[in-house]
Amino acid sequence: MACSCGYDHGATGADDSISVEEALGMALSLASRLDPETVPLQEALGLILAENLLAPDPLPPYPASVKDGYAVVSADGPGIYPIISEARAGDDAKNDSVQPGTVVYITTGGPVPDGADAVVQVEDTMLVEEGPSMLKRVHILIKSTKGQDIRPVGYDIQKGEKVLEKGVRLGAAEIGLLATIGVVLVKVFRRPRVAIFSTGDELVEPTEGTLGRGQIRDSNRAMLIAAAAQNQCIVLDLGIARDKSAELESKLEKAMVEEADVLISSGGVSMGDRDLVKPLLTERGKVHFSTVKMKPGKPFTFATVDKPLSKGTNKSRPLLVFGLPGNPVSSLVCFHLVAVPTIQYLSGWVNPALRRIQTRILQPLKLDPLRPEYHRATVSWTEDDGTGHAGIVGYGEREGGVAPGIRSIWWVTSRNGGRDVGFEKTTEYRCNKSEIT
Ligand SMILES: Nc1nc2c(c(=O)[nH]1)N[C@H]1C(S)=C(S)[C@@H](COP(=O)(O)OP(=O)(O)OC[C@H]3O[C@@H](n4cnc5c(N)ncnc54)[C@H](O)[C@@H]3O)O[C@H]1N2
Ligand code: MOO
Repeated sequence: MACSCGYDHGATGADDSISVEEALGMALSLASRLDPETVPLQEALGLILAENLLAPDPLPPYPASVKDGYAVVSADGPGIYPIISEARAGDDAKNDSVQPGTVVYITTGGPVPDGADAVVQVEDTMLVEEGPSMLKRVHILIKSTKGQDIRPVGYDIQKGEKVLEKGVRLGAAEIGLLATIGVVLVKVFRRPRVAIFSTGDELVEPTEGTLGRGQIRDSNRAMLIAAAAQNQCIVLDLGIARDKSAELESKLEKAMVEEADVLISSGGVSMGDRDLVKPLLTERGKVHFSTVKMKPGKPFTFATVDKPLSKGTNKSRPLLVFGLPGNPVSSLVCFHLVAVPTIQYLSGWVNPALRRIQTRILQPLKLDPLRPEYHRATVSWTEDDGTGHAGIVGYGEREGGVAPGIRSIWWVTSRNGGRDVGFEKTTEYRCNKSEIT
């Protein structure tokens, strides 16, 4: 059954498909972490920290007031005291020390002056009216305790403390912490370079106003570019390849020249005589799997292709190639379930995995007895969905096509003929699994 391209498209009578877990394990085992690089703080969002970071100084660096009020000597107790100075946040110019029998006006975050050992909030005081020439005085109405409303030096962060650990994903809170400890250049694992192209004689650019007979607009490329960008990748858009070996080959070459870490194609992986992706990958590299037990996504293909050594290095990572099926839903499901965790691994994630949640569906689904199914779904939170306890409710949808507003993909497993089902859900970024036993 060899085709004119030399590849035997029809030879797979036996079921040599592997499970999604095996497919992911295989891809992860062939991926290796990318080298760290140093980037400005504001470019580090979403990336993985590649070093431990210690605090160079304590926070707060001085004893700081928690309240707007008066710095006092706690032993003085309630009474009327002269206000000898002010200690405002950012302005400690006077730095007067508080003697017993005196107080200093202080604002939130202001440095507590020497001699004071407590702060009494404004609400527990009353200003005493005086003539213009006299020092202002305040009536302290309560007895304070030592240390009251004072954050001592290092209360939040001790000097030398490990503030962030290698492997942490940098979100907004972590960026704030880095700024706090004065880190403006941060060592992170570099973003994967992901080259993406579509295959198919029927494809035209989305800009095409009028479609000819047999033509469709290339939606997969825009979708996969967006999905890769959501996963912090540097995306290289390689356009559309016609169903010709030479065109596919030139995309592969381009990915190499552009030093891509990952190459993603969609279409051309099934059994047709113009499905030329697998033959090319077989010729140029090693195909690790080409049939996965999943629905949709069966002809999902993964290969590695050796790259030439780049200048000055003696190690080379192979190009990881994901040949996604052309059906838009299949390509997105395969991308999420296997390519995303692999990209996460390259990017330094300690535990590359999609998050899992447990949910219930609103209606029964009849499931394929052999292949785990993946459905588009929306998920909503209901306080009481009629089952007697609060929970998340998913809604399974069945057919393909690019789902408008696709938010999630669910892995559906069945334990009793399709009536009770569990899900594995991928949001745009994550995957979630639960099983009902
Ligand atoms: N004899 C068999 N035929 C097929 C099998 C099989 O096992 N034996 N598997 C089917 C399954 S499952 C899938 S999925 C598809 C995947 O095939 P390909 O990866 O070769 O994809 P194409 O044939 O190129 O396209 C399939 C479908 O998707 C549309 N498409 C393709 N690319 C795009 C794009 N960039 N944007 C939008 N839509 C796209 C294409 O027009 C086709 O309609 O094979 C089955 N066949
Ligand atoms: O399994 Mo295909 O991937 O039917 O759509």
